[in-house]
Amino acid sequence: MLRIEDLHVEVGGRPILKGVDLHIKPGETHVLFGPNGSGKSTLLGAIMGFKRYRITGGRIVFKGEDITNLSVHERARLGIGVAFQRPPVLRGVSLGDLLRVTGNGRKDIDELALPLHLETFLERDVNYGFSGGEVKRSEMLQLLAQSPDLVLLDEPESGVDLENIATIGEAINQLLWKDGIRGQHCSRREFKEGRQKAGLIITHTGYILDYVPADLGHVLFDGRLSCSGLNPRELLGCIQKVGYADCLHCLQ
Ligand SMILES: Nc1ncnc2c1ncn2[C@@H]1O[C@H](COP(=O)(O)OP(=O)(O)OP(=O)(O)O)[C@@H](O)[C@H]1O
Repeated sequence: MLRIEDLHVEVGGRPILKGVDLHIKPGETHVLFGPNGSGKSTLLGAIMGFKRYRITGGRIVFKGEDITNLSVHERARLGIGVAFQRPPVLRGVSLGDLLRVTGNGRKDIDELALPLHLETFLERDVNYGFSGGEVKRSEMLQLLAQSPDLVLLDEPESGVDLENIATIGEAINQLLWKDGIRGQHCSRREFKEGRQKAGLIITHTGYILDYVPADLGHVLFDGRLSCSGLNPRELLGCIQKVGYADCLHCLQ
């Protein structure tokens, strides 16, 4: 679904990504770890096509199409969606109106909002006065309305209380899995066959992995991916044990 080849990205004239290679197949959920400032959000921003992330080398292929030079809205139309680490406030735009636009006129907005406890937020300006956890749930709701094929999540659990992490986890599972297949209740075979979407999740703590099964983990370190393709939980355990400095040894 997503193939990134030798990606180089600059931010504010500074090289941040220095040759990232990543392949995410349909149905796979990948997890991205890495120290603060290593470029995780930069990678998500570059995949989504935000202008401040200047691609200076390499390419991004999505569903077989080279999207390296496409605009954000073209990428969104092709099926890429992102939940920001720190989403912006949109004054003068109600959450309900935004959902009707991103959801292409879908009629079940109230229904989508219910499990996220956002049914009373639809008339409010997007994220204006929302608490940290409400902002994160609002991001999930926007993605559910858009229903992208590739879901990019930047620290979906940060600032969210323990009960609401479960709610966010449910929403992510709904985003990543086929209708009717529900989280931990299906067999591994159903799980594989039922999933038709793909995800890339940034997390520091790994709390979200208690709710969302993930296939492969990577560490972004010194502008490149290290320790790629390992089990995300094992990778997290390793990071907790030896820290990120050891990732240097794993870089080819
Ligand atoms: N306009 C800019 N000019 C120079 N450097 C910038 C600019 N914008 C971002 N950066 C730098 O790019 C680097 C990567 O930032 P990014 O947000 O991608 O890191 P991250 O891995 O997501 O970090 P965190 O875990 O703290 O969220 C940081 O060192 C940041 O300061």
